[in-house]
Amino acid sequence: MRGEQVVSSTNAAVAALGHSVIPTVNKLQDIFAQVGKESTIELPQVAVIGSQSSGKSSVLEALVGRDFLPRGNDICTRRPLVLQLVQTKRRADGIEEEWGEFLHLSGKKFLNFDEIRKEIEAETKREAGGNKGVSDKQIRLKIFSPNVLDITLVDLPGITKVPVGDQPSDIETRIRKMINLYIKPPSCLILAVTPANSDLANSDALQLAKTADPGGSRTIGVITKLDIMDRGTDACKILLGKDVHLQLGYVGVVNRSQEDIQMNRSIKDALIAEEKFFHSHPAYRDLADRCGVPQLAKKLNQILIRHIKTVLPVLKSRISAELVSVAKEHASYGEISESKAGQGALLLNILSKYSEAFSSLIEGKDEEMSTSELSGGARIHYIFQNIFVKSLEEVDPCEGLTDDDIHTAIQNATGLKSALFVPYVPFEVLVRRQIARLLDPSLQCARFIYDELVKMSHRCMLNELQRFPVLRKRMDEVIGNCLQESLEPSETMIRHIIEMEMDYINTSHPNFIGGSKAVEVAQQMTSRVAAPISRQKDAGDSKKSLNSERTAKSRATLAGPVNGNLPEQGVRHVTDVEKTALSGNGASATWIISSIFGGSGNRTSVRENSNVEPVSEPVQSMEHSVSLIHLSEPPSFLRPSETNDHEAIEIAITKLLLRSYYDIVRKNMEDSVPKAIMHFLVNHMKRELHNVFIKKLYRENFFEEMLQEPDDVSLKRKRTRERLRVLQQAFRTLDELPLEAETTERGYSLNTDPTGLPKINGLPSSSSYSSTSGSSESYTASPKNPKSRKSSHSGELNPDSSGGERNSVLGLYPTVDIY
Ligand SMILES: Nc1nc2c(ncn2[C@@H]2O[C@H](COP(=O)(O)OP(=O)(O)OP(=O)(O)O)[C@@H](O)[C@H]2O)c(=O)[nH]1
Repeated sequence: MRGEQVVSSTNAAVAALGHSVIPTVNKLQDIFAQVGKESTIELPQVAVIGSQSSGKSSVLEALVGRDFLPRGNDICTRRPLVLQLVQTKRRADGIEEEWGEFLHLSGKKFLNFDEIRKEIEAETKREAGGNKGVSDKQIRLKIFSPNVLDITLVDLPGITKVPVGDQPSDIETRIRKMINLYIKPPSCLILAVTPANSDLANSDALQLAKTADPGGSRTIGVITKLDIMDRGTDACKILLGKDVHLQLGYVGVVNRSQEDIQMNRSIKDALIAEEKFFHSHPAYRDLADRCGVPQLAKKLNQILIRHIKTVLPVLKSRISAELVSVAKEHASYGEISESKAGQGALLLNILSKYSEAFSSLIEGKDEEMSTSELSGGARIHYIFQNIFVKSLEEVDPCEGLTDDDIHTAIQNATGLKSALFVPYVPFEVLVRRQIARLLDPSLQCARFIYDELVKMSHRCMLNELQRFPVLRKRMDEVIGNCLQESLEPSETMIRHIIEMEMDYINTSHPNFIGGSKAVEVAQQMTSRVAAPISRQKDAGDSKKSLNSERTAKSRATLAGPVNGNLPEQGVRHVTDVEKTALSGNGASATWIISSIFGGSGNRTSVRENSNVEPVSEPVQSMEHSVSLIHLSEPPSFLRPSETNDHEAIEIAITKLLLRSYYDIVRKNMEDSVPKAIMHFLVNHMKRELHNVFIKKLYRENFFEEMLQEPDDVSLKRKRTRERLRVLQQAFRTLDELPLEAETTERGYSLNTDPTGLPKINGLPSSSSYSSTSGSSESYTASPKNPKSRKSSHSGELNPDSSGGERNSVLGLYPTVDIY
């Protein structure tokens, strides 16, 4: 294997296509391999075109540096040969194994390159026959070597004009079509081969290339057979582009002649001979940068470098995006500590962060606040205002109480006596009963908030705590208990509030309608019922009462928000007159209710107020109603007899009082229940959660148990950490690559090719016979890799030194692994 199969000559090595690019591509391939298998740098395909026997296969072989293609005057390329070079990893033992594999003989390794040539010949015959026939069916050959680029080269049949052997009459058209198919894609680099001993103006290769690449941005002119030109002629004009201009210029080469092949001259020797030829030829001495296979390789390498440079930004942004997401994922797994102190700090940190996050969620400072739905504190507010308060507003205070029920209650409270005044007792009993109804929704409200807090506690640090299931469970238990313990006092408080309301019916409340006002309104109501009868009699009075009602109404609208009466829509089943009454000035009415209920404080005796008009009428009515009672056989189930006018007023008054007082209590509840819940439950949790956590969970002997991670989390952390490292490394490497490429260009831009192409340093063979461009200055080492200067020189000076082969080509990249 070693020796024969390893390219050991400097010239052969430096001439090989892509050698200067290999280190860069190697780095990139390493990055790809680590970052993701799906990524790869696709290098452009190189196709060799030209007329028959122009020297295409010879050029290709010289570029690859291996002797494996059928060549000769009688042997021609009759099927497209797609040659895929595949870079293999260098073996640890230093042996460089190279082999070929055909697609049509998959799995068979050809270690001997003579065998490869024979198989190409045999396979050509199998498909295209033995008599000059041409086929467009590809032969696909892969060459595996650690010294090659992953690049595809295509050797195409030469253009012939006159059909011979089994060739069809339209052979020229067919071959042209076939060639065009390969060179048409813009990613294909064209090596247009023309022998120096033919007329360039009639070059088939240049003609075809011009059609496929009119701009000439991917065509390199290759002039072969400079050694067999007519004596006294040279190709200087061609090489300088004076005959036919080509943007990328021309390179003149001297391949092995038929005689050389017959004498088994190796590529290595051929390259030495070529070098000698150009060195000794007076016409070509000054054109060293356009003479020789190494120069051709250099031009190609330069194009490949440019290609890679265009790929780099995309690659970089892809890696940087991945870097961000992997870093985020890695952070989500957090760190873990082995020491007690470290574990304690971590636990403390988690507990503090959790408590903060919980508070933030309630206060609406959550960073990951949703924009699609209400969350956290906003939900609590919604429950208070849109569910609790709204439900209370919709409750009818007299719901479930018919006029008959009230009438019965009044009669029951009057007992043996006939009612002289509107009794206080039924009002109190009824109002208490209605206040008691507020307990359930208030407790339910507290439950809702409790449920919300439970939900919030589950949402907090969901991702961060995923890796500590034991801790999560223990925290949930602690929060659950803490919430339960906070719910109890808030429920107790709500019960107390209701009990307080029920225990003392404050008829002196400034917002309470009061008895006299209630009587007045009740009278208005009854007079309205009687109005149709008296309308004709007293049109003026009715007009007056209407006016006063209107005035009262307008007063209600204004007074509403000031004295805190019910909003219009909140009160159901309330008549206009009742509304007028409810909006009336409670203070002015208080003395009347006091007189009726015989209350304390600013209450005055009935007698004292007996001359007050509004009271006298109901009293007269009551007296009148007493005279209507007459005894009869009592049935077993007694309901009061039909209500008379006086009783109707009593019922109306009771209802008015009920509504008025109930509204006061409702307002109190709407205000104090949320306050109780906030104080005893929500804010208590906010204040105490951290302390409770510390008390219950921060115990040294629990650290290990609570910070236990599931196996997959530690595995994932390990994997993401490794991936993060690789990506960071890849990013750094990529960051350095453009600089290296720039250095490359800067290096050769000092020494610009007359064709306009910058000259690439590091291909030393030309320097050995050039006086203008081959100075040692051109071996500019990358400033980042000062060692490479040495290695590039050593590569040149010690061609056979081990490891020098990769370095010697460009001299810009160190061969040692960057990682
Ligand atoms: N003296 C000399 N002979 C050359 C040179 N290049 C090629 N030849 C010879 O020319 C003949 C044809 O070379 P090939 O490389 O087979 O040419 P080709 O273009 O691949 O031929 P087809 O595939 O048949 O089109 C061979 O005998 C080579 O030895 C050269 O630069 N100098």
